[in-house]
Amino acid sequence: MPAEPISGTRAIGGFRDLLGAIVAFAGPNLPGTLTVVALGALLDGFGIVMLLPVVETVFAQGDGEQTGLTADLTAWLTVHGIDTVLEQLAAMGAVFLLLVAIRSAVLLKRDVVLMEVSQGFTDHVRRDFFALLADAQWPVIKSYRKADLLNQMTTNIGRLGQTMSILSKGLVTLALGIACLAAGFVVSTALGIMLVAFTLAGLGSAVVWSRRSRALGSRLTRANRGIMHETTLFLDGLKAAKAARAEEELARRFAARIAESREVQVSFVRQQSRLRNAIQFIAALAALMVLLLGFAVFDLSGGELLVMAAIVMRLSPSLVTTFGGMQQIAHALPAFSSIREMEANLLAARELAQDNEKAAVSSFPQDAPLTLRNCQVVAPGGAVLIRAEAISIPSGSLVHIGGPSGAGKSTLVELIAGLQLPATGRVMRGDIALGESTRAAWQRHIAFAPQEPFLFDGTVRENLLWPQLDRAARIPDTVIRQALDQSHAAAIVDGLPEGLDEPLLDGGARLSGGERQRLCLARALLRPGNLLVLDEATSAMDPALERAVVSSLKADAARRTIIMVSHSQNARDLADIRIAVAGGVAEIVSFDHRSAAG
Ligand SMILES: Nc1ncnc2c1ncn2[C@@H]1O[C@H](COP(=O)(O)OP(=O)(O)OP(=O)(O)O)[C@@H](O)[C@H]1O
Repeated sequence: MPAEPISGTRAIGGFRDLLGAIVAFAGPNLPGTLTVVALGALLDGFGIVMLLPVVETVFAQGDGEQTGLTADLTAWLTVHGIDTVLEQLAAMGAVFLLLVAIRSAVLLKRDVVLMEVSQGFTDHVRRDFFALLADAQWPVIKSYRKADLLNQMTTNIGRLGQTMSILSKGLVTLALGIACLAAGFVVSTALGIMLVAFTLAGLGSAVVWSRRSRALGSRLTRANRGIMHETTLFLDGLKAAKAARAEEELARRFAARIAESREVQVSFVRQQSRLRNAIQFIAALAALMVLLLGFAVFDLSGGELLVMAAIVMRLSPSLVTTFGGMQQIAHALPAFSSIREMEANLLAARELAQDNEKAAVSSFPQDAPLTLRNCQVVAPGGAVLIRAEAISIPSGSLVHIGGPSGAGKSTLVELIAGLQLPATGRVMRGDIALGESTRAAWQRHIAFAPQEPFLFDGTVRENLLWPQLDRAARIPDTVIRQALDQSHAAAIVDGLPEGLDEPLLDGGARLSGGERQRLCLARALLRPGNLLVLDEATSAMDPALERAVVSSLKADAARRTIIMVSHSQNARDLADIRIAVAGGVAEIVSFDHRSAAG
């Protein structure tokens, strides 16, 4: 796959966006964090400069020269009675030890503070992303591939976490590099300027390489998305593949995606290694030039030359780390950009929270009929998914929605359940119309059970009372039992050693599809609303059981309206009202009072 050309402006824009987000997150903690990083670097630089008087004092014994700094220091020590070389070295050693102790304390603080910012920022992005996804309108969530969402929530956020730790390390080594350069200036201004020039040369090559790293990062983002997609396909298709003896084919597709990602990773490592070699070459050249020029042109003392060599040796790895970190950040930026892009879409699709929501809840009509007038649901791309001209459902009815696959039945019940909003026309309960401002209240008065049962790793009781945790304590077991009886799930719970307190491991994976559906139906019956919407929520039950379940729901019809999508004859036979959906058009085809009476 050819590398995607990345403009420098886009690469810098992405980095600026990341820095802006970090600064906004760190806020008031930022000056403190930067201060502690700078202090750590300053102590390092000071430690290197301290080498100068130590070395020159040792050399002074053999008629070595002393520069201004050493001469001033030894003069000050002599005035204070520390006049032998041994005493002076001991005094300098004591200061050095003190410096090491202070430096250790500062570095500890620095590492903790940086970890808090970098880990905190990653968690903050993760939380924001999850919250935005939860707040987005259902049609928008539905328009994403599951694998793309998983890729953002796991791989891309993981890459952001790595970026943050590289950025923290980069900040530390950058500060250390600046401290080394400053120390170079203390020893010799001319050589300090030379070191800056060599650093800028290294920086130039790092910037050029960063663009390539970003292009590779974009390829990796695409490759990871492919891996995630193949992973979900692999897991979803494993049973079908085993039955068809097509495991190898499934594994082959997966292996092809992995190979693509590995190739990108290898290219990146190769490039990182080339950059490291280039920087090391520039550093070696710098060391040689500094020493030769220092000796021949600037006439530096032996001590000064030694300290300059120490500076170059300390500077060079910190530049290698900083510039290497730049590549890794450029490589990971596409992951961050991808998260930001999806976040922007989700933000645009956020449901509006209305101030009048509470008022709408208290006045919501419980027994009013449900009517749909000239409604259309339109997909994000503009296609009309369902039309309903005139549907009116009196309270307390059992309604069956039938029709061929792909006709629009699920879309119709998603509309009734408030998961979709009408693009045109009106959906009403009494005089309340479904819209942005009434959606939350509308949904609070509806119980919805989809075809795929959702159970989590909690006790049966926690699963049944989800998500009304605030009300949970007030729902007595007798009421829970009634719901279980009605959904024919009581026997399932009675068969568990701890009954309602039995933990459902692995989201109830050990229960059969029909058992899980019955528990989810019981949960829907415990919801406060009196409109129950079932979207093929009995599809995994055998016909006799399904008939028994629908009959017991119907016996309780005075308490709630039940709208059920089903392909089964049982539900059709027992319904009071039948709605047929065909080619995206929904209409009532019969009111069956005989069935209602029976
Ligand atoms: N976001 C979308 N963009 C375009 N088409 C969509 C979108 N969402 C759903 N559709 C299409 O709308 C049609 C109706 O889908 P829906 O799930 O409502 O059908 P259904 O009658 O419930 O089918 P089934 O019985 O197979 O579950 C399908 O052809 C589906 O592909």
